[in-house]
Amino acid sequence: MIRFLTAGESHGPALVGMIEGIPSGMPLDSDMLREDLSRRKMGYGRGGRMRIETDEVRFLTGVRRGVTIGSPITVILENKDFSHWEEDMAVGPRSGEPERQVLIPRPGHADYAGGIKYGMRDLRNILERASARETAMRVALGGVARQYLRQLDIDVTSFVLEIGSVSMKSPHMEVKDFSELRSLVMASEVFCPEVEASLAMIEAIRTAKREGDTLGGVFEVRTTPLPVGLGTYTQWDRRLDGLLAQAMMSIQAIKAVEIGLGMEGARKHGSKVHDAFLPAGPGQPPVRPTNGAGGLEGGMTNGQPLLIRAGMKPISTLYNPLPSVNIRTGESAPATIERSDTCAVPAASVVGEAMVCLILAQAISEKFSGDSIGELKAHMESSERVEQMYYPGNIV
Ligand SMILES: Cc1cc2nc3c(=O)[nH]c(=O)nc-3n(C[C@H](O)[C@H](O)[C@H](O)COP(=O)(O)O)c2cc1C
Ligand SMILES: C=C(O[C@@H]1CC(C(=O)O)=C[C@@H](OP(=O)(O)O)[C@H]1O)C(=O)O
Repeated sequence: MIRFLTAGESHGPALVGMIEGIPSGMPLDSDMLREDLSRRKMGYGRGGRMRIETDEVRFLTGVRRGVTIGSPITVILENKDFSHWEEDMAVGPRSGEPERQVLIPRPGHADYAGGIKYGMRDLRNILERASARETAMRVALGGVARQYLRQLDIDVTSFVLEIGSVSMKSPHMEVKDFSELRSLVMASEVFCPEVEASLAMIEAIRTAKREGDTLGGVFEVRTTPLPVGLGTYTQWDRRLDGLLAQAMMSIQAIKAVEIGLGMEGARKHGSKVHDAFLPAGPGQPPVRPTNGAGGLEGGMTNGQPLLIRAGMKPISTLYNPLPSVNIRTGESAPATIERSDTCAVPAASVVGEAMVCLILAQAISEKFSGDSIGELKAHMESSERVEQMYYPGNIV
């Protein structure tokens, strides 16, 4: 079983993470991790913090000479910004009050509910962990999961479909080649593969920033075809659609998740939504010319690529702030302004990829298990042989 946890405050010394259950014998390519972490820092609309952080990861355990050894893998990622916060964010005791306290909650952020929940009058104690800084560690651990999936020839990618009211013209584009999609995405400052839409998105972010406002948007994560039968319908909490939705929704500011046609499908007739089966000849799995289901039926993968979308609300720190209330004095005051992003949908799309990698790695390890990569592959191959017996024409 693969499980993972993260820890760390946004302006504290470091983020740390642990992932366990990764089999032995898997080479870990740090360049691949670095690439994911650097993509997460990008995107037009990110704030000044991204110029400070280098997001260099260091493995502390579970890896020897570049190869996993089956023990828990721990990762550390320093917050370079800590050098500006050493007094305020010191771990050891200090006398007096910290300088940079937060007393006026930002509508939309975790400040108010977290302050009451943890009984903290300095809301910095809340925002430090609620902050999406934590997603850097998810991307580091997701990078480990991505390499596990690569061992099984599974690839995961993403792109931005909408920012504010600007949408791609062809949101259901067919993608044959992930590397082609990746180059289109990386050529765009907002990770949108359509040039015209990209330019309009950048303009929308620029305008929002000028007005002291912020924007959200929608991104999609896609995979190459997945093995049949990850997840199960037999118990509610083991359905893969539910686990993926939870993982996506757990990303800060994600407020909507769709699988396949999602909400659009809810407005159509069944005949326009479901994916017909066409015979492909004896001994062959039937062909599905469409993928409205997004690769999941009955809470299980059906052999098609996974298509999952997420909707991100606009960033809640506004340079032109909404009205709020000082929680010490009870007086009305504009909400706190902290250095902030204007739009972070491109960054969130990279976090979405990481979460999909982690959940798929978990589902694969549950179905196929394997203490070493060799054993995992052997289990998968034998499962494929069993599956082939069920293809139409092969049933005896
Ligand atoms: C990659 C990323 C970057 C973010 N950057 C900011 C930011 O700069 N300022 C901000 O107020 N919120 C930012 N957020 C969103 C907040 O972290 C989030 O709204 C907050 O934790 C409250 O959680 P909720 O929106 O899920 O309710 C970001 C989210 C993501 C995924
Ligand atoms: C640090 C990151 O994102 C941060 C997420 C965030 C928030 O409130 O979620 C607020 C901002 O923090 P700061 O005020 O320190 O600039 C973002 O920069 C990151 O993505 O690595």
